[in-house]
Amino acid sequence: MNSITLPYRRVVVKLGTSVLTSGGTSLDRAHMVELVRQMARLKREGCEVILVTSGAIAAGREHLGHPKLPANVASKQMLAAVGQSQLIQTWEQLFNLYGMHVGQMLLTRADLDDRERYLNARDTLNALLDCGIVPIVNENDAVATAEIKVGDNDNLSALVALLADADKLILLTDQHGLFTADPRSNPDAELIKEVGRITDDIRRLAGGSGTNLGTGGMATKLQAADKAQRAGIPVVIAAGHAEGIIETLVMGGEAGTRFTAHACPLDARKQWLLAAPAPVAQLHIDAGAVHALIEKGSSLLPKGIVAIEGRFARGATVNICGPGGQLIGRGIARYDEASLGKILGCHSERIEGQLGFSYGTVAVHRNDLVIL
Ligand SMILES: Nc1ncnc2c1ncn2[C@@H]1O[C@H](COP(=O)(O)OP(=O)(O)O)[C@@H](O)[C@H]1O
Ligand SMILES: N[C@@H](CCC(=O)OP(=O)(O)O)C(=O)O
Repeated sequence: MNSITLPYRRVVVKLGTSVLTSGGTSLDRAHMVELVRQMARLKREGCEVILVTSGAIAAGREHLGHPKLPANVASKQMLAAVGQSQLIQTWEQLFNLYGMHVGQMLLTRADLDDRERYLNARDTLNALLDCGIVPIVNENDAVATAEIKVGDNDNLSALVALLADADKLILLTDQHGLFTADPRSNPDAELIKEVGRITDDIRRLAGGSGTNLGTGGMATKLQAADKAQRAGIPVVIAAGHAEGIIETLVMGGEAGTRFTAHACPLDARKQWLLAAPAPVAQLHIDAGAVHALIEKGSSLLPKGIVAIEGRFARGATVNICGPGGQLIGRGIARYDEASLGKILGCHSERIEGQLGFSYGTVAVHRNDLVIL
């Protein structure tokens, strides 16, 4: 095989349960070998591949002989605990066929939420790649409760793409991409080839999973695409069973639905803010503050805040909402909720008098603020 120059040097490939089971009830190992063959070839050509794999729950069901279980979280966690070891063993055996090693990273939202843990996870990912090992990521379903979960591997793969500073995110599923409606129930639906910004009109096209195997359907894939685009990472949603699909996409060929990267990507700190979990606390701001934040790129001052919802410490991530309750952005609070409560609507020069101390005149600095 002749050596080729690839347009992408580091890609995240997310394989949904629908791809790994080929729509059935057990892992389709024959197809997994083919996917590994493609990734191994790209690796030889100099492209680093990070794999985000679903399929633990499906593998657990298969390994235990499809037991009848109550449909609750405990059953899913038990299946994931059994299935994850089967899944990673399978990947390891298949990559070993090509002389490659894999390293397992099981993440939860909490690992990405805290900046220090986020940086640790990034170091591990980079260390694996530096050693030529393929990082294989899944959510740590066996221990993750709803509160600390990312919840679906589409969003997880976008967070991993941000973490790895990847230059492409490939979401492979059982459809050829985003259609004008769910093709399972709308045979006339048409494939959308390219999406710039993901608008509400685009979001309305995306339904949930058409099967009981997948989590989130197209809706979570669009959330993932949105996160990655904002970080300057192009995304493709394509069919995992299309011939040579990973090779085609990494070599710059066209397939599926392309989501172009935004022209002015966020810096690393703002990318982390975007990747951080939805905060529990909200700052409600007035129309003047909305204008200052969006139009002028200003910091948020206490005088623009009209109400605070939820409790938070200094340094916590908070949502910023406009007068109608609409989400405007997300930022890091310079004051805890109790102190900020005392200086709501307060002019900058009165802060110290009001509190007896001051962490400065801004509630959320523009460097710690991402507009959504
Ligand atoms: N507009 C749409 N275009 C394509 N697929 C859609 C759309 N809306 C909903 N879907 C559904 O999303 C499913 C893929 O998501 P999901 O079942 O979660 O798969 P995966 O396991 O690959 O993540 C498709 O099988 C399809 O039924
Ligand atoms: N973490 C779960 C998969 C969650 C998920 O998002 O599934 P999918 O929609 O098939 O990508 C598992 O390994 O079974």
